[in-house]
Amino acid sequence: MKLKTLLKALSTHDDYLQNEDPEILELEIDSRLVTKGTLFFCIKGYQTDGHNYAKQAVENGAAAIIAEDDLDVEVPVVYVNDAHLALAMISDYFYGQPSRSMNVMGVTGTNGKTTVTHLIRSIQEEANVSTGLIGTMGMKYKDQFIPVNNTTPESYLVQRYLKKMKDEEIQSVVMEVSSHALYQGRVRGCDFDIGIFTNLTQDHLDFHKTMKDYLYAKSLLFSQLGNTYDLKHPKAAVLNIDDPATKIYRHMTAAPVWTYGIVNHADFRAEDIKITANGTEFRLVTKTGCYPVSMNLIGKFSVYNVLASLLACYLKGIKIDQMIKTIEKVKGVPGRFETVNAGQPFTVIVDYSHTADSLENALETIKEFANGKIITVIGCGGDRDKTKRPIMAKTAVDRSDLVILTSDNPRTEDPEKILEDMEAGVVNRDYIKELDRRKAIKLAVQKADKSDIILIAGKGHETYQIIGTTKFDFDDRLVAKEAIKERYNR
Ligand SMILES: CC(=O)N[C@H]1[C@@H](OP(=O)(O)OP(=O)(O)OC[C@H]2O[C@@H](n3ccc(=O)[nH]c3=O)[C@H](O)[C@@H]2O)O[C@H](CO)[C@@H](O)[C@@H]1O[C@H](C)C(=O)N[C@@H](C)C(=O)N[C@H](CCC(=O)O)C(=O)O
Ligand SMILES: Nc1ncnc2c1ncn2[C@@H]1O[C@H](COP(=O)(O)OP(=O)(O)OP(=O)(O)O)[C@@H](O)[C@H]1O
Ligand SMILES: N[C@H](CCC[C@H](N)C(=O)O)C(=O)O
Ligand SMILES: [Mg+2]
Repeated sequence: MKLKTLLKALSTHDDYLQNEDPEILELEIDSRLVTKGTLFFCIKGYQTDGHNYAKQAVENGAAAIIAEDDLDVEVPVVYVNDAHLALAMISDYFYGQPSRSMNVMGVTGTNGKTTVTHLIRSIQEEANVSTGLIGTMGMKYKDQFIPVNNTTPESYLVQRYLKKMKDEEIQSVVMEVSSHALYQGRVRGCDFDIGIFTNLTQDHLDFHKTMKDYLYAKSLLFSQLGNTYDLKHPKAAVLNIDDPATKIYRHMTAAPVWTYGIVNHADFRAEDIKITANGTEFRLVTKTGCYPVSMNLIGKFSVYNVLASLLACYLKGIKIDQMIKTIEKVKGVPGRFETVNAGQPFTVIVDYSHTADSLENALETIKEFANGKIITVIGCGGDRDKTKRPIMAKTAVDRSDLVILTSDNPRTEDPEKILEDMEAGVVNRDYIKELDRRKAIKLAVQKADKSDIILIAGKGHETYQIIGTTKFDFDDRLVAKEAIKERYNR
């Protein structure tokens, strides 16, 4: 596509380009990945400034550059006020506005996004709606898997893969939309049909600074559903009625609001919830009837995730009976309340709870069916919200018989310091401290008696541990299995 044609996506003048109008073959924000004919965007980041790499981009073949600041390079430069916004709008246009011709669902909230996106994909695929997935565990469609660095990738990657999915005749895409992504405009230009809200509890205050800012960032998904109601392309907001933020989000959108919940009256409501170690039963109550549901997923929080998924798919025309059949078959999402079985006489659960709220939910769920001690292994990630650390440690100690505080992904922080931040929440309380996560898991396994439950929290599906800037192989599930084998000399 010609540069001048692409610029139609922006309300900018192209007079100063005079006769220069190169053909643009690809879009990129990383100079190291630029190839011949690329349009390179200079993004001012949190670590460095993309303008510093404009020359390298040109050396690598960039045909033109989008920049905010003056540049002295030998290819045409288009100056804009906000290169990030330009990236989102141009990407949408360059890749043929794929989101407009697919059913795109966005899921936001502190916890449950990955789970809800996976559940929706299962329900839709079972109903023969080919569905693509974008989120923490990568991008997936048909038999394709593309790893990601971010839960919600940068806008040009979102649009690039939406187009690939559309070309492969994917009908629907369900995407996790993180608050970082909303704030940074990674999904601007994305035409969502349904916006889903799971819940809002404390996380990411390193980035958003206040809960109010965090709440506001998430609201952008709902304001993005449109300012006027579009009869040809009806949209909907699917909100958790039991979360206080819903009171605000319902006013942020012109789209019809549908609600789900357990406590308050809702369009999709769960009653009579029974939780066991093997699954959960409840009654789904809707305007059209009551439906018994018996599923493998465990916990009240899982009921919320299922309600959100059922309601979103119901709005896309899938029959409730059919959806329930799928939900009853779903085994769960890797690393979310995943049990590790190596023949041991106690239970080991690996869960991705990395916030105080998710940890509380996991432990309260375990308490519902625990017959023995609850042993929790927990750490907090480095280069992330420091204020959640003491709260997470307290949450664990308050709800467990034994807690082993350990490292998560320390990243560039000193692991000892991260543990000190956690310990501030559990002064004068009993716990064990073991910096080495492998040793901490082994210790938990050694200390467990028959019928006890070990919760290994924080890293779920992750198959690595980031120490400094290096990613080492590490999988809580494999380490737990090793430890069990070692204990029983197998
Ligand atoms: C804080 C944050 O959001 N950072 C994101 C941001 O990186 P950054 O601003 O640090 O980038 P930078 O290193 O300063 O580089 C600036 C520019 O220079 C360019 N550059 C840099 C070096 C070079 O040699 N050449 C070059 O062109 C870079 O490509 C970039 O365009 O832009 C990058 C590219 O899009 C992201 O990958 C990166 O996410 C990092 C990995 C990250 O950790 N993000 C987390 C906080 C995050 O976004 N998490 C949410 C999930 C949260 C949740 O819900 O739990 C997510 O959606 O993933
Ligand atoms: N609806 C929910 N409410 C509270 N906690 C939940 C809910 N769903 C899942 N959890 C907890 O949060 C953990 C993470 O779940 P999930 O990966 O689905 O969330 P996420 O929002 O995708 O997280 P991330 O922000 O890391 O992408 C789970 O392991 C579980 O402990
Ligand atoms: N999406 C979350 C994941 C946290 C997972 C935890 N293991 C950690 O590393 O802190 C984040 O980037 O904050
Ligand atoms: Mg996720």
